[in-house]
Amino acid sequence: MLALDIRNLTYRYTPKSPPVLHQVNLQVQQNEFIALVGPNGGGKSTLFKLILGLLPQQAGQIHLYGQPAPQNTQIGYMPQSMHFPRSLPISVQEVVLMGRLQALQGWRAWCSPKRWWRRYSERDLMLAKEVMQQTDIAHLAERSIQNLSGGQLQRVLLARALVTQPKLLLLDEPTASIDAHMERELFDYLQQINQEICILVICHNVRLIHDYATRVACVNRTLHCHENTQITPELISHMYGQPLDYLPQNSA
Ligand SMILES: Nc1ncnc2c1ncn2[C@@H]1O[C@H](COP(=O)(O)OP(=O)(O)OP(=O)(O)O)[C@@H](O)[C@H]1O
Repeated sequence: MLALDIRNLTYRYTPKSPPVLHQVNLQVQQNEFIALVGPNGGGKSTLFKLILGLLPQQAGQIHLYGQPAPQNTQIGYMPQSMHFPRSLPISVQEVVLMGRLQALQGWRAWCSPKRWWRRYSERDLMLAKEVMQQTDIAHLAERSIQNLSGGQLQRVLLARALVTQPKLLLLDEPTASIDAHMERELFDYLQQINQEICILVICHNVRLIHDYATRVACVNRTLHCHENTQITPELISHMYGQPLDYLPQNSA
């Protein structure tokens, strides 16, 4: 069974505006590690929001593990950290536990702040502890998220996505505010969990994509998928409309 099956997906934000996504098709197997690339405004985040059920589907279909999205809650989502309201006076553990709400109620429910406050079960607490250990933030559990570095916050958001026990993990520019060494560490970890979790990651770092992704989906209103070996500087330049200066040495 496909992890993700998108057929003829078209989306426009207003009835009279041109489609942001047009006739998008994507079939993803469970063991894949797919990088989404494309220019700003190409529609990558919109595609994630449609998969998560945060935007209503207008035309086309999205199936997750054979079920129409968004009924399936087995998706972990790591948003861009700059969009996370880090001024909230809450601890790392509380942020990670929020992922349990998503696991139980879906992402739409999670987005309603009044749902954030509930009693967590023993199992919720145990799962949060486990993922905080795996992502190396257990020592930060009681710390306020207001006092974290960019890299620490990234790991908290990753832990929050993983505590849902996802079969599919969506990451929106997870390397945006971390250094090159931490980027590699994060992608090594993603590669490790990819044995059990299907991964879709929005990323502009061509070297990382080259080294870790199994396929590359170029999103610019339409979507074209390429095997990793087909990615060349010319293709990337064509997609972005300009050359990128961090191409892998051996992709020329
Ligand atoms: N809520 C919204 N209302 C109207 N238009 C929107 C909305 N959100 C996004 N758009 C528009 O939809 C298009 C696609 O945006 P989207 O954020 O999906 O692109 P992206 O590929 O993720 O871009 P980036 O790389 O800059 O994050 C853009 O033209 C954007 O201005």
